[in-house]
Amino acid sequence: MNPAVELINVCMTFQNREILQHINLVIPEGQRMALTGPSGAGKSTILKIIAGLITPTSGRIIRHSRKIGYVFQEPRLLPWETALKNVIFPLLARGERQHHASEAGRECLAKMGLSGFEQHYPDQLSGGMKQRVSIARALVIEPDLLLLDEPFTGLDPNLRDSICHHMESALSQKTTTLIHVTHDAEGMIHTADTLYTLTAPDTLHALPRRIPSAAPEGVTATGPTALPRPG
Ligand SMILES: Nc1ncnc2c1ncn2[C@@H]1O[C@H](COP(=O)(O)OP(=O)(O)OP(=O)(O)O)[C@@H](O)[C@H]1O
Repeated sequence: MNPAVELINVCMTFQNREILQHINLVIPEGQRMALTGPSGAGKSTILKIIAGLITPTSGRIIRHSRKIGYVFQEPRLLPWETALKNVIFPLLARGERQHHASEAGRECLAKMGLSGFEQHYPDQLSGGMKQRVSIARALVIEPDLLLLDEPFTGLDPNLRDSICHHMESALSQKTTTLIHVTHDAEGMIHTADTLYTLTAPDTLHALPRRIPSAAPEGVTATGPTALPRPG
């Protein structure tokens, strides 16, 4: 299978603290990967490096995906724009026509249970609603690569399951590679193929549900371990 993302010997140091050391990882196209680990282990840092938001101190990152959707831990919406305008922002930035963008944006908001809230501003929405707007914004571009940084924190379990369901149906129409950072393996999107645990610098362990033919260099495959499948 073609790789979606390759991390080659990636190291990250913040203020003389080594957060990531020599991470080697190939994420195949279409793989659903969950990334867990304690607070401060460097999970968000890996996502930001993959998205190109920060540059590693050393090493290389090769992105084969062109359209990257990112759901941050906190919603990060533009406060002066409506929910709909926040969602369609990445489409307009790509040159999509207003009419088509609005149609796609409304559809995505509806899938997130937010029909009727298109013209609301972020400060008129609850925390969970804002997070759903940010998920819609990531999905509206029909990403090749979707990066989720604990997007369900603070959402009640029923809402989380409903959003997972809508996300699954949105993703099932194409081969999207998914990297989902989560503290809660049970709360992750149901179909993770592989679980990676980042425990401390240079210790990225893979607990694969499907054993890869060869574990990527620098990654310890200690599976197979069946992950709980919610529902
Ligand atoms: N821009 C930065 N400048 C300095 N230190 C940083 C920066 N970004 C992250 N760090 C530090 O790097 C470490 C890893 O942060 P990161 O956010 O990647 O952890 P995490 O595993 O995602 O944690 P959490 O589960 O709490 O979100 C932390 O100690 C954090 O303080």
